[in-house]
Amino acid sequence: MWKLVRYAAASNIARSRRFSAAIPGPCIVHKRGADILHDPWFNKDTGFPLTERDRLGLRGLLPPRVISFEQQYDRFMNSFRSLENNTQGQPDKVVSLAKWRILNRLHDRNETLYYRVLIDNIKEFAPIIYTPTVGLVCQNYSGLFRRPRGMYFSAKDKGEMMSMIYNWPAHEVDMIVLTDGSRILGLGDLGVQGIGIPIGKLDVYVAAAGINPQRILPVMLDVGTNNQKLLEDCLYLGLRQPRLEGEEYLSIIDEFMEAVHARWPKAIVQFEDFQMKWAFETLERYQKRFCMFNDDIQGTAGVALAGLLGTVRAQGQSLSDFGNQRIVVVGAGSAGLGVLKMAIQAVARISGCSEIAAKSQFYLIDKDGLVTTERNNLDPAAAPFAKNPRDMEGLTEGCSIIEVVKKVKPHVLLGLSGVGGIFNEEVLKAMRESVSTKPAIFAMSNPTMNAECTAIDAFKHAGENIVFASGSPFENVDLGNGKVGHVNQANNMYLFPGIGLGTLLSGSHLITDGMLQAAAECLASYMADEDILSGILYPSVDSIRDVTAEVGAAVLRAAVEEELAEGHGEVGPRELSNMCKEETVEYVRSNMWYPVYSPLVHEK
Ligand SMILES: NC(=O)C1=CN([C@@H]2O[C@H](COP(=O)(O)OP(=O)(O)OC[C@H]3O[C@@H](n4cnc5c(N)ncnc54)[C@H](O)[C@@H]3O)[C@@H](O)[C@H]2O)C=CC1
Ligand SMILES: CC(=O)C(=O)O
Ligand SMILES: [Mg+2]
Repeated sequence: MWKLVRYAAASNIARSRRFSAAIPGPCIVHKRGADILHDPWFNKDTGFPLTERDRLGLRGLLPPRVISFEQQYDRFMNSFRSLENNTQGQPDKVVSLAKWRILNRLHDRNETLYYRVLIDNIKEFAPIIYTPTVGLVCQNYSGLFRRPRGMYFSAKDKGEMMSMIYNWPAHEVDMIVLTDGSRILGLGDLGVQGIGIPIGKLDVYVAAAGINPQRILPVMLDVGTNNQKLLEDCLYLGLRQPRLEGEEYLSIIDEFMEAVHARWPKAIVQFEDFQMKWAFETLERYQKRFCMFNDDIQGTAGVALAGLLGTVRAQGQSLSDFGNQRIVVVGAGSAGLGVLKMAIQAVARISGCSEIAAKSQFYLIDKDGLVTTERNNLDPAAAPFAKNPRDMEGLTEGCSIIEVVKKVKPHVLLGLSGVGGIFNEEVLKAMRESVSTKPAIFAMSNPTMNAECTAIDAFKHAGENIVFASGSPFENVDLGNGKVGHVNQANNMYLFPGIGLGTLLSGSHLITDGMLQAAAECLASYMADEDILSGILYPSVDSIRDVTAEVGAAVLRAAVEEELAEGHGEVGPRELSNMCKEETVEYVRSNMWYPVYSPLVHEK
């Protein structure tokens, strides 16, 4: 019981902390002098108090005046606002990269201040450190490169990874985001430049889940690239060879996973932006052996399911009506198929029907049109969702999006194709004939340029009564007469931080379908009916820590129910299972790292 009191107290501190926070505990540092100023984890810039300057050999290495954390914060935000003013009228790309640079410079210099401005301004800064700007950063990575971040394992490191993993300076790692750069957002194969994605995702982990930034590790597995332009670019920083395939490829991933597991057996590995064949294959290969999940397949599925269930509520129906919704999914890749699988399971669960029966309401379209069992060389991953000729109601193999939408008149049109603009005017106008008076359009592909349609076009062509969601942020749409078309951001960022934190605190060695389902259900029930009825399906990004506390608790409780929770730190499995729902949420919240300057104590 004393432990319950302890974490409840910790959470009260968390709530009352801002600039006038309770005095944080000391932090041991093994360096002195300029080495501290050059270490972004310990550096406080002009914020070192005079006593600390004396203790740490910093006297004379800084201008004499001590600037408080609040002043440093304001100074940074003022610089950021000046940059906004000074870049007005310049192309979006230039402005976005300038904003990313100023944040990145702070990240490189002073992590405490960086994460504080990120957490406090997450809605404004998420589009810079995450989608859409992170896509631009990856595309321009070789030119933007100043210093490395994370670890790089290449095909040339075969046989060395077990020792290389010990080159990482931190003793503990909780969360790893791993990519091979083969499908970066909707931008395709960006090779080693894809490292920007694990970096961005882990920044979201710190901001949304309070994962300690000293315990995160972005990883690039460079197995070559098939992007000819990059191979010919003399500044390209990755291996200049075609991607490894087959067993050669898998042996690299295997070696990496074994190395990670050997050094940090409890670290969670999030697979991110792998091309579809490897996304599915690696999930299948590792999910029962390692604590891992695939965010594009599983995180996206949960967020989409929450949005689909929200749509049913927004239409004024009860959840049992989910089974009657006609849903067209455009994109049969890792994301689209993950969504279909989870949504069909949910229909079967909610309606009490078989999964085979549940499938009849779903239509899958890929680059070759409607996917049916009549297709030659039907992709085995898409086969379970292919339409059977007897259920096709006049549709044929390969029908186009417009043909399917006109015939099916779906309640929901959901895009995960990576192709910008394919929900064109004709398709959107056809959605006016939907059987629902409040149809939903989910243009979930990233970054913004790859969204299946813009928010403005969706409301303009499909009608003002639609529910709209996109993967990257768009502004709400002014519909005139004081009316606003609400834009939801249907992005896996609402789930992956909670999946990671909940799993970490549970101490589970696996991430199960049950834990992922609990995460999705938690997000689905997060919004109040009042908001849902006005088309708001997801909470504001501003409340991402609250969302993550709830999602994390749901994941943790699912792990407890499945008897997988082994506990974390001093809190063991029995204490976890004794917590009620509210206590679990508080426990998760109280374990979120929050950036404050700690007094530094030197130890040799
Ligand atoms: N909002 C979110 O949280 C997430 C969004 N995404 C986005 O989803 C997109 C797809 O990701 P993955 O499924 O991993 O990619 P993928 O490459 O595995 O699959 C793309 C699919 O789209 C289909 N496609 C391509 N052109 C098409 C066309 N003209 N018409 C219809 N279908 C077409 C392909 O046949 C393929 O089935 C990316 O843009 C990614 O950024 C992915 C994960 C999460
Ligand atoms: C959001 C995300 O994971 C993607 O677009 O791939
Ligand atoms: Mg992704």
